[in-house]
Amino acid sequence: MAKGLLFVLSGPSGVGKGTVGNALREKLPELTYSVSATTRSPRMGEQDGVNYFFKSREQFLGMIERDELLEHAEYVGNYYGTPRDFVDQTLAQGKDIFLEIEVQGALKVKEKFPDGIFIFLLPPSLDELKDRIRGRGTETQATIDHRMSVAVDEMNLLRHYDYAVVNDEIDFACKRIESIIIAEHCKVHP
Ligand SMILES: Nc1nc2c(ncn2[C@@H]2O[C@H](COP(=O)(O)OP(=O)(O)O)[C@@H](O)[C@H]2O)c(=O)[nH]1
Ligand SMILES: Nc1ncnc2c1ncn2[C@@H]1O[C@H](COP(=O)(O)OP(=O)(O)O)[C@@H](O)[C@H]1O
Repeated sequence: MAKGLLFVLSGPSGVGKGTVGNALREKLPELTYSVSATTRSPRMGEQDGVNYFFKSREQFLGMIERDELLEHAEYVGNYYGTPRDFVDQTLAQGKDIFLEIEVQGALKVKEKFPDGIFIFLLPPSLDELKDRIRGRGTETQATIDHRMSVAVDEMNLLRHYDYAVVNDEIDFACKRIESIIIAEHCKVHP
């Protein structure tokens, strides 16, 4: 049986990864989405095991020690990581897996899965990015400033990605990502 393909979506905080990811889940229910572990507190409406596996710092460090994470990274004061077994099992079943993770983690995944397909979601502009983070209303001013400075550093790593998708309109961005998935399945593999 053919193995599934591994897709990674990254992009700065507030660019719309969550929004586009949710829209993709509706449009492409057959795609399997990795659920990350994090030490960040749940936001309003977030559910354990659905949006993230919410862990204490000790629990997270235990997962690292037991080598249960494919990659992990520290981002704006919290740990985030991708459970390894779920990714391996999904691919082994011939199904695609979709990871939404920040750039340091994405680069580590690239070392382990050089054939993965890496997609970077870009804001139409930096001003629009700041407005979106602010508009979401989940962050303090200090966290917004921190996330904006990380965003600029992250965008400098765009060259490591295979595709750049501008999130101007949610529907257009989804269409572009769907097109990438379709095209990757049509590729002639050696
Ligand atoms: N390396 C890594 N990054 C992750 C993982 N899960 C989520 N992230 C990233 O961590 C960053 C912060 O996520 P979050 O706190 O949910 O905020 P938001 O994505 O900006 O709404 C985002 O860039 C996520 O894509 C993971 O398993 N590994
Ligand atoms: N294409 C878009 N146009 C306008 N606003 C958007 C778009 N995509 C996302 N947003 C808004 O931007 C904010 C940040 O989106 P979110 O999905 O939480 O970003 P991320 O997961 O990348 O941090 C949210 O308030 C969301 O509604």
